Amino acid sequence: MNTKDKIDKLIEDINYHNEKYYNQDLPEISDFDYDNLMKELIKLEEKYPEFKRVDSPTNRVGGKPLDKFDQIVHKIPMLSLSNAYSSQDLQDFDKRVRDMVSGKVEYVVEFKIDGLSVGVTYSNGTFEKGATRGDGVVGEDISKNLMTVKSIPLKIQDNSELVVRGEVYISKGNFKKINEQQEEAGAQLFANPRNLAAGSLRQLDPKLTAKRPLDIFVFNLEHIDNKEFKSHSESLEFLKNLGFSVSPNYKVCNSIDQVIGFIEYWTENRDKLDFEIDGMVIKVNNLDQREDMGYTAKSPRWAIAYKFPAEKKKTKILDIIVEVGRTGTITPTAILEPVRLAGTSVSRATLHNEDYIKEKDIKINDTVIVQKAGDIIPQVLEVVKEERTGEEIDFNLPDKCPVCSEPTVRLEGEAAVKCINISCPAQIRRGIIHFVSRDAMNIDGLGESIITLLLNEKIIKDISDLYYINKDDVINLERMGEKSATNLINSLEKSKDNDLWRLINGLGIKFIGVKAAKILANSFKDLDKIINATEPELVNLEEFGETMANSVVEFFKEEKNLSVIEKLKNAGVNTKSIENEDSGIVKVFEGMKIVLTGTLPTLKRNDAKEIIESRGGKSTSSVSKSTTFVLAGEEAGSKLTKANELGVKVVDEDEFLELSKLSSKEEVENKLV
Ligand SMILES: NC(=O)c1ccc[n+]([C@@H]2O[C@H](COP(=O)([O-])OP(=O)(O)OC[C@H]3O[C@@H](n4cnc5c(N)ncnc54)[C@H](O)[C@@H]3O)[C@@H](O)[C@H]2O)c1
Ligand SMILES: [Zn+2]
Repeated sequence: MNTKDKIDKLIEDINYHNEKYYNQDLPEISDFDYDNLMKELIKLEEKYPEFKRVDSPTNRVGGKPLDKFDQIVHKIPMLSLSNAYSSQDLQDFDKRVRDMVSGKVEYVVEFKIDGLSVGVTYSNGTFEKGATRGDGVVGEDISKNLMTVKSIPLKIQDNSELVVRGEVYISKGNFKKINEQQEEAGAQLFANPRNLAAGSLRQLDPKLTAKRPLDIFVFNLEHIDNKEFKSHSESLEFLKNLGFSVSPNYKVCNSIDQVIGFIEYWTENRDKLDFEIDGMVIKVNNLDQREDMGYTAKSPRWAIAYKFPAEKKKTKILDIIVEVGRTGTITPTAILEPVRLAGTSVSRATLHNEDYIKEKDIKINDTVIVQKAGDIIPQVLEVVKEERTGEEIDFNLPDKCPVCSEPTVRLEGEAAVKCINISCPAQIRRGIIHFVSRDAMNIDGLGESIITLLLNEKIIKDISDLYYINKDDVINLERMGEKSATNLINSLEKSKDNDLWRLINGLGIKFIGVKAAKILANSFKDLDKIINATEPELVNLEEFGETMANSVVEFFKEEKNLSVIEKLKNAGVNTKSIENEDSGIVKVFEGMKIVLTGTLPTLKRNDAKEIIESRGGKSTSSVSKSTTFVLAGEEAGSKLTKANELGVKVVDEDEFLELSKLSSKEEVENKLV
């Protein structure tokens, strides 16, 4: 291939991956591989300037803003950063800076947060709008979505017009939690926090965004109309004082060696942070010096992003083990000869599922390349086939559950092999916790630790045993005592009269949550009828698909599951729909005091009151410390002021409706913090 063709091919490939990454939030290659394509292109363009194309991605920022959003022209262009990969690159950067500016040079070193870049505009102390970076000049209007991000203040104590830039991200902890929920719902897992954050923020429906625990770190004051700052670090402190969540742990350094030392520290210690960083950003601190240096078409000359080195290593698969997850999914895991990756010792890698192992042709004793790139869990990237010795052993997923020995199944359209035995000990604990939870049988006094004790003491083996517990059995348990034991027995007794949907939800049938449980209960009215329902009957239900229908049928085919249900019935647990009961509205505002003020955009006062009361809340008239939250509309007067003074949470109509649709009080409480 000649040079020009090579350049064309690289540009074509990079454009393809840009589209996948920026517009679809579904990258196909790792950032490391992408950066290598980019590096190769830059090298060729530098060597052969005559072949450099004006439309080269090396001249451009990000991707095109999508039509599905309104567009916003940025007041200050949102640029990218040039990259450094070694301390030599940083020394070179330092030299360029010193050649261009006079006087002492200070650098600020910050985390390079791996999320989605946004610009947020305030005027008169109020959030005005927010946008994605887009192509750097024009971004997507995601104001409504950004307003659901709790760490973005809607009000600030400064009336300047100001624009801040930051990175919206999802913490590692929340990322893990969401993927667990995805697993539970049988949905696809997110590859890394960045994709999840970007995908969540670029939803057309802000309600979907609101469901995701997004956060922001602000890292730059892009514009302010009536203040002057001397340095970047000064402006960061100013933003911090206004209540912005400013990127933490940044450091002002006096020399490039100090910068390098700081970067080395975080290269080793970044796994201790609860958010992903893919590098460190080095910025000239003095704002006058910045102005002297200026910008290229794509990035400021006064800053550079140091990218952490590739985290790929060669190692050996010593064994492949299988584990039964909380929902019965049987996952194969490779046990590795330990290697150091991204500052941690790695001795395991997920092999995902059967197909993954087949596709990559992975065998026990294989030498493999493992990678930890953006993805939290290390992955086996490929087998080094040249290093096979003949000692490799084929691996197949077991056809019996390694814990309970019941046959495993692979449901249609799913990659995972599962144990669907409701009495499998690996799943029982989790199943019981779900059974007693507020949205299921709502049994008080059965926390996780008590459940573990009951299981360990062999007082219960499955959910039905709960209803055969004697007071004498539990009274002597650790931390129990007479009173708690009585309460527990009473709340178990009370739960026998629950409406049918609670029981159905409590059974923990895959894909069947509160909503589907209510549909089943309302349509069939009787658990026996649901047990005997056929797949076509179920598919016909509103909002039911084949996967859900199939899952219900499979569940009630299981002999074990039927015997658990029989035991529940014999204990007197209600299995019929209770007509006229609370119509399935969950008391998400139970015990809350809610104050209404101002004119709401669409709801009448009485409608709002009705929504509050039907969900167990109390609509009160004056704001005090004990007010749970204030629902404020237009022209909300003194009550709003009072709420702000007392630090009582204020929500608008959209947020209120969102809260009222949540499926538990707990979720509402979480939203309100
Ligand atoms: N895997 C793929 O297919 C694929 C495709 C396209 C891009 N990418 C990735 O995206 C990168 C290019 O994207 P880019 O143009 O956004 O550049 P970048 O991610 O390398 O750096 C610029 C971005 O860093 C962010 N940032 C985080 N913390 C910051 C801080 N403290 N200060 C300043 N900025 C901070 C900003 O949002 C800014 O937009 C590539 O290097 C690659 O890693 C991957
Ligand atoms: Zn099992």
